Amino acid sequence: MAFFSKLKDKLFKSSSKLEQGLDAIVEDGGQEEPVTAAEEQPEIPTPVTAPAQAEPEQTIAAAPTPQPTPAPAPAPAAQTPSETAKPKSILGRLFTRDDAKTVVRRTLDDDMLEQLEELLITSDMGVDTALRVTANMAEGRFGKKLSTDEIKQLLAQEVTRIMEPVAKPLPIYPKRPQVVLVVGVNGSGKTTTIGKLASQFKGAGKKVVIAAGDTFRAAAVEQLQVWGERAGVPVLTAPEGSDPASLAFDAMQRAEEDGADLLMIDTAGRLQNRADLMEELAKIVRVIRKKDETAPHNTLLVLDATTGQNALSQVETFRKISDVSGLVMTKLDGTAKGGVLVALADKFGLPIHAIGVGEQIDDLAPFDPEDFAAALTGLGQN
Ligand SMILES: Nc1nc2c(ncn2[C@@H]2O[C@H](COP(=O)(O)OP(=O)(O)OP(=O)(O)O)[C@@H](O)[C@H]2O)c(=O)[nH]1
Repeated sequence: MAFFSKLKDKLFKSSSKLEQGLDAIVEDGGQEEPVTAAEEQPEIPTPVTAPAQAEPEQTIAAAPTPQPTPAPAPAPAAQTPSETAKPKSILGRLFTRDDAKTVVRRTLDDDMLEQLEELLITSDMGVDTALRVTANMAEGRFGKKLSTDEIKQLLAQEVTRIMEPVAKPLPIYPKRPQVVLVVGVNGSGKTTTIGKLASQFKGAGKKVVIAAGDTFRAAAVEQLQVWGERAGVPVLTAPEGSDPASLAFDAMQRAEEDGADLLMIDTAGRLQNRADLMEELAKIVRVIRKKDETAPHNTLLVLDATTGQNALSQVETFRKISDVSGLVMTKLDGTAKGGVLVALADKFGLPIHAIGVGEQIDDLAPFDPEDFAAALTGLGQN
C-alpha cells in the first residue's frame, strides 16, 4: 500500500474531525448552488503547492548527506480553488448531488472565519497558528462563496506552506560513527522509534549500534533489546542503576571498533526531576565528546501526538536541557490531535524528520508535508 493512502487511513481520527467540522461550518448558512464547469472535472491528484525543492526519493527517514536549510517555500499565489480541478471527497460527494449538479457553498464572512478558527484550535493547531491560517485562507476571498472542498484545499495549502520548510529527513553525515542522541519523556515512543530507525538504516546497508541509556528502568532496556533483535542490530546494555554516561562511552568505543555508521543512544525521560535529567544528558554528551568532540551529531526529540498541546511545552523544556536538532512525532495514528504538528512547525521551525503511525517496525515514515496536509484535511479521500 502506498504510504500516502496508509497515512490517510491512519490519520483518520484527525482528518475526520476536521472534515466533519468543515462540513458543518459550510452547511451552517450555506446554500445549494449549481456546480461550476471546473467542479465537474474528473478527479485528479491535487498539487497543493509546487514542491519546495527536488528531493531524491526517500524510503527512509534520513538524508544521505547534510541538507542545507532550504528557503521557505513561497506562499502559493492567491488562487481561487474553484479555478483548479480538484478531487471530490466522500463527504464532498454527499453534499454534491451529482444528479442535480448542485453543491453547498457558504459566503466567507466574519462568522464563518470565527467558526474556522475555533475548529482549528480544537484540532490542536493552537491559537496563534489557527488565527494565522484562517487569516491567510481568507485573504482575497472575503465575501466569496466557498464549498467544503474549496475550503479543504485552502486549508491544505496553508498547512503545506507551514510544514514545507521543516520537512527534512534526518541528516546523515560522513562522520563515523554518527551519534544520535534520542530524548523525550517516558512513553513518548523513543524505544520504538529507535527500533524502527535502526531497522531502516540496517535495510539501507548501514551498520548500527544501539545503547540502552535508560539504565534505571529494566523494562525499558528489555524492550530495546526486543527491538534490537527485530532490527538485527546489537544493543549495548549496562546493569540496572549504573551510570548512563559510562554506558554511552563504552558504546562509542564499541561502535568505533565495529566500524559502525550510526550509534543511537536511548536516554531516560524523567522530566519529573528535570535537574537530574539535565545533568544526566549533559554528562552523556561530555563523555562521548571525549571520543568525538563533534558528537552528538543529532539530538532527536521524540514527541507523542496524543499529548496534543503538551507537546509544545515538551519542546520548550527539552530545548532548555539538550541541544534538540530535530523532531519525530509518534502516534499520529489513533489521535484527533494531529494538528499539533502544524503548531509545532509554526512555533519552533525545528526539522520534523519522521512520523510514527503505528507500532509495527515499518510504521515510521519520512515527513511529507503535502501528504500530511491532504490526510489531515481529508482532501481527496475518494
Ligand atoms: N499507535 C502507536 N503507538 C506507538 C507509536 N510509537 C510508539 N508507540 C507505542 O507507545 C508505547 C510507548 O513507546 P516506547 O517506545 O516504549 O516509549 P519510550 O519513550 O521508550 O518510553 P519509556 O521506555 O517509558 O521511556 C508503546 O506501547 C509503543 O508501542 C506509534 O507511532 N503509534
